[in-house]
Amino acid sequence: MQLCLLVSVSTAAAPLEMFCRRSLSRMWSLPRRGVSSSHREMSRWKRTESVQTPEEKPRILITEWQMFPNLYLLEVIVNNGITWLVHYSALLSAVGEANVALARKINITGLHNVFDLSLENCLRLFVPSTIGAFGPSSPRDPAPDLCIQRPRTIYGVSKVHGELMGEYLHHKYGLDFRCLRYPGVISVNTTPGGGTTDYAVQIFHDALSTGQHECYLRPDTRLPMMHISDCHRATVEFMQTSECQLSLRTYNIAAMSFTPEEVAQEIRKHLPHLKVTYKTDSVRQTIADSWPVRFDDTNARRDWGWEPTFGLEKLVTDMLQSVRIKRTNEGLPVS
Ligand SMILES: NC(=O)c1ccc[n+]([C@@H]2O[C@H](COP(=O)([O-])OP(=O)(O)OC[C@H]3O[C@@H](n4cnc5c(N)ncnc54)[C@H](O)[C@@H]3O)[C@@H](O)[C@H]2O)c1
Ligand SMILES: C[C@@H](O)[C@H](N)C(=O)O
Repeated sequence: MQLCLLVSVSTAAAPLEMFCRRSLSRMWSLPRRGVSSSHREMSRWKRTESVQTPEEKPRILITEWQMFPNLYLLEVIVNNGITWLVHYSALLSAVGEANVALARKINITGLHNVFDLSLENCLRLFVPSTIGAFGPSSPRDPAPDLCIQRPRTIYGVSKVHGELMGEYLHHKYGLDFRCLRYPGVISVNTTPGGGTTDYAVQIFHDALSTGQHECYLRPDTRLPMMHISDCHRATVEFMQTSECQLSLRTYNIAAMSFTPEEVAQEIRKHLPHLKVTYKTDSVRQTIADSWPVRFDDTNARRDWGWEPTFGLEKLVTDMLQSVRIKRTNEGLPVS
């Protein structure tokens, strides 16, 4: 097991900060927002175990790897007074289809380890879900929080399983389980990890290096997307929300939806030479065609004030600037 990180997180007047080396959680530098003591008071989960004062700091463990040897993790949790687990480990949609057995192990067995740890140690638990938790029989435009979910990937099946198990454990044992369904997340720091939305990251790197991008999806494939900083902020704000405000345990969050052609057009406003060709990959196209084209995040907006700050125009400007800086710092050519 590799432990991605241990973070001490402050409460009340201080910022909630998490740092991690890789993945979605790689760089968390989070907005300041006080954590009220009320969520602690409202939590059946913690209230039964111990009374925590507002001065005490939530301490967050972010997992990137699992198959935890139980003793060692337990040690980490106890010795560091961990109060929250944020569980990010997963094989994404396309790579999961290429290795179903491994995806099952990581995404389902690994998650069960995390549920057990959370229950045994009275930890609060955040697990991300995804647009991939929906399937061809779900309403696609927009997909609401509660509807038919019959995904056709092992990734989607494992995520629905996680949503349902978490909610079950919440209702049965009071586990403070929280889950956000992320759109495709776009970040300069994350190397595409085998997802169906990877093109939306790769296109920026290609635009600034060769000026050419070969897209594996059709030009008109519309999917929900989100800038990494909105994703991080949503996660933190959701974790900080008082339990009494939550009418659900699993929420959609949305920011924008675009097609490959639309993002390419927006990039061309900065880099007119960008050339995009299309060579459809049938596995990823089939997956994309089964996912929502838009997310309905009305409940997140109403219950805990979710609001994105990045639309397509701002996302493209930010990504081009960030990729340019990253390539320059790495000594790579920038066109
Ligand atoms: N990136 C997105 O667009 C997106 C969208 C929706 C939800 N999510 C969710 O966010 C989480 C992180 O996604 P990401 O984009 O950072 O993915 P990623 O592929 O970059 O990282 C996934 C994590 O899983 C771990 N992992 C990979 N292979 C493993 C293995 N063999 N054994 C154990 N652990 C392994 C990795 O260490 C990594 O930390 C996942 O749960 C994913 O479902 C991501
Ligand atoms: C959408 C998300 O879950 C991931 N980026 C994937 O494409 O698999």
